Amino acid sequence: MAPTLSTFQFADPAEVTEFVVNKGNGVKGLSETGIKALPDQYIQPFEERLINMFVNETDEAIPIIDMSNPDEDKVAEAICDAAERWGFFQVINHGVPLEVLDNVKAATHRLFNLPVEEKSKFTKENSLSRNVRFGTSFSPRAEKALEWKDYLSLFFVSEDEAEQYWPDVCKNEALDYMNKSKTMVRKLLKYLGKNLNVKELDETKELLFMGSIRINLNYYPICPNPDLTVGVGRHSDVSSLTILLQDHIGGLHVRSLMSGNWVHVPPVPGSFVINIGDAMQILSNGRYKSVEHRVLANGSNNRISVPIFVNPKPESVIGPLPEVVANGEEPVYRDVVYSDYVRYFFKKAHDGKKTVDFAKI
Ligand SMILES: COc1cc(/C=C/C(=O)SCCNC(=O)CCNC(=O)[C@H](O)C(C)(C)COP(=O)(O)OP(=O)(O)OC[C@H]2O[C@@H](n3cnc4c(N)ncnc43)[C@H](O)[C@@H]2OP(=O)(O)O)ccc1O
Ligand SMILES: O=C(O)CCC(=O)C(=O)O
Ligand SMILES: [Fe+2]
Repeated sequence: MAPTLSTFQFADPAEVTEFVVNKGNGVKGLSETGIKALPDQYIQPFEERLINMFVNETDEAIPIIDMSNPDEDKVAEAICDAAERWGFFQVINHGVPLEVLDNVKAATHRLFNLPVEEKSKFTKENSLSRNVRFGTSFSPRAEKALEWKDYLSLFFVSEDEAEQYWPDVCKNEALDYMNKSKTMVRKLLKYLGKNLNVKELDETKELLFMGSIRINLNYYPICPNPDLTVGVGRHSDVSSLTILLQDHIGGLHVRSLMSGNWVHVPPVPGSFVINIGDAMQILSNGRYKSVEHRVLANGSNNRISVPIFVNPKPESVIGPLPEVVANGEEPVYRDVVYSDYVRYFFKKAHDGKKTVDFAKI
């Protein structure tokens, strides 16, 4: 019989891990037992708790860029400037229908509200496709302290594969969201490329910047002691670009390159948060910055987010673009096979910007 909310007890930490990680209940399942105190394995070291870091609420804010501005050069300039100075920005009037965003958010709630028997069909052990994975935290086997987040990760191979293997409750909405965002993504890449002397986003360049796409559906349930843990620890993404849809709750913080302060990314209805990933930092020889970010745990609200990771193809070799180093600029990064880079990222716990050292000369 399923445990009731008020009577559920865990005798020791190993039982929590069994329940959350191995049985596929996730932290959502744990939160819904009515647990009153954070289990030990979620307690982050003091220095990783955001509450102890200086968070600047007023002086600094990531740029909000209106993509409907008829002066395209102004939009391109604002985007490239934000990519160099912040590595993060928000876009409004981006052309992706708001209905598509609402639909994928609703689908995310539907997915996480499924009973555990349904969700656990998609854990690494059970999933019928290696491109569909339901999980919790980031890399539970590698982490000393776990993160308060569950996710479904969908790596796009083809419409047919998605039709066959992605969960029914969210596949159409996730595919629609991915497909309808592509025009905006191409526009962003065109602007960012032009500023690096890439004349046009031809087929070869398009494959290099956006040869593969992964969508994650993230769920951050209410946490009993949010000050002691994190939703997601400090990391940079390994993508070329990440397009993030967040709900109205908030909690994402970005490390300012200028001050080192943690700056909140306030939810703006209908917007996307865009960030530069490590692949773009490497391709641009460090001109565009992939920036550390993290997510707070929340004591009173559940939160969702839906990032689209736009990446090179796994087999692509990435290094500073010829167009960037043509003027004699010294390459800061070596050529690496992208899947080697991503495997290195997934093998360890989140640790700020350390992944990029893998490609440093
Ligand atoms: C989850 O919380 C996250 C996620 C992120 C993600 C940020 C990004 O930027 S994701 C974009 C990454 N780019 C790509 O996925 C495109 C390129 N993909 C590849 O090259 C391959 O798919 C691969 C990722 C290298 C996997 O290759 P494969 O040979 O199939 O290897 P596996 O055996 O499946 O996995 C190896 C190892 O990686 C871990 N892992 C794989 N997929 C995921 C996933 N979707 N989520 C989490 N971890 C994954 C896993 O540890 C595997 O080891 P096992 O021990 O489980 O076997 C940012 C922040 C977050 O909090
Ligand atoms: O949920 C968020 O706001 C950010 C999540 C994130 O950084 C990621 O999935 O890489
Ligand atoms: Fe991220």
